[in-house]
Amino acid sequence: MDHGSELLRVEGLQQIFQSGSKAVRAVDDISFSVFRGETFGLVGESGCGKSTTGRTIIQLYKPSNGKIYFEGTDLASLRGKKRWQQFRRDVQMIYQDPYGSLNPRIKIREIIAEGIDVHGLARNAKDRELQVAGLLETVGLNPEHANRYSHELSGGQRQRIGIARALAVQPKLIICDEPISALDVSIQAQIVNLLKKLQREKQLTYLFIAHDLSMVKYISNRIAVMYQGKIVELGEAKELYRSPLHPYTESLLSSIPYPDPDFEKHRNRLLYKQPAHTEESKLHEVVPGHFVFCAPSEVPLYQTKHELGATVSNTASPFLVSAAN
Ligand SMILES: Nc1ncnc2c1ncn2[C@@H]1O[C@H](COP(=O)(O)OP(=O)(O)OP(=O)(O)O)[C@@H](O)[C@H]1O
Repeated sequence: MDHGSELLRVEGLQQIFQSGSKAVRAVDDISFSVFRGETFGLVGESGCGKSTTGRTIIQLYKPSNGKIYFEGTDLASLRGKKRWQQFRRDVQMIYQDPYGSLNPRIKIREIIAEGIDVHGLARNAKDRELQVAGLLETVGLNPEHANRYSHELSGGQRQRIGIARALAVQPKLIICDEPISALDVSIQAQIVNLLKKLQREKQLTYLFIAHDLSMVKYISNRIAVMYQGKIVELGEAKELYRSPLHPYTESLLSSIPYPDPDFEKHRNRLLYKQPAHTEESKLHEVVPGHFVFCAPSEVPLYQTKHELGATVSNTASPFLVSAAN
């Protein structure tokens, strides 16, 4: 893919939470860029630090270490109410839980118009109403939904409201934090298709956070795989799926159900156990644009690829420790 210019850059980001006497390294020195017009997928299993990364980018948390650049500006150096307000407009978030993220006490109209009001984007009440109606249509609902409450809508419709609310302020970047995980599979595809359509029409950029690799593959141009707070592999989506270089990526791919019962019955699941990385472990560019987290001496091992579903004894990778059906 021919990427646009860099919109977001995350550099050496670290987020450490204090949990009692223990320090939890939720995000542990990660770096990546998101380019205009692309969908950058951030995937990994629960607890790997994906949501914390998204929340730190929108500044819900102050980073423990590292830098976040938006349109080339280091957010730590962003000064003035106006510039912060612009940042809060430019970067929007769509949440995982369409049930919990919409205020049940106010009508959909007010939920969608919140950002329009905060940022003074409507000339008058009529213009505000027209904008709300237009946004509802954009996300596949009708203007009549403005008079309803969120509990009167289905999960998919609620997620559409979440998308309309984000679109209302014409953002440059939307952080989609597991936007489909709480939905039925058939609805998931509809929401992903809607996001893709909106991206084409409005030149949107997405940071798409998910644990469901099959949908991430479908929507993302590039993907970073997170494991225990670190990015262990980063590359073009197609390449990463065709030939994953990091064993953790392979184990994630092996857990995607394949729509063939016979294949499923005989396939092996790969489980990943983290090796003891040395101090020098870091992202290495193994092929152009494709990075893998490992110590320098381990790099050649990753170049031994094997077919998905192969038994462990067939693999040369030392980190695929067991197989289970
Ligand atoms: N505010 C917090 N205080 C303490 N620990 C936290 C906090 N937020 C997250 N964590 C911990 O940080 C780690 C990463 O959490 P995070 O929610 O970012 O993971 P995730 O990959 O998004 O998982 P999930 O999909 O389940 O939300 C977890 O161990 C979590 O318990």
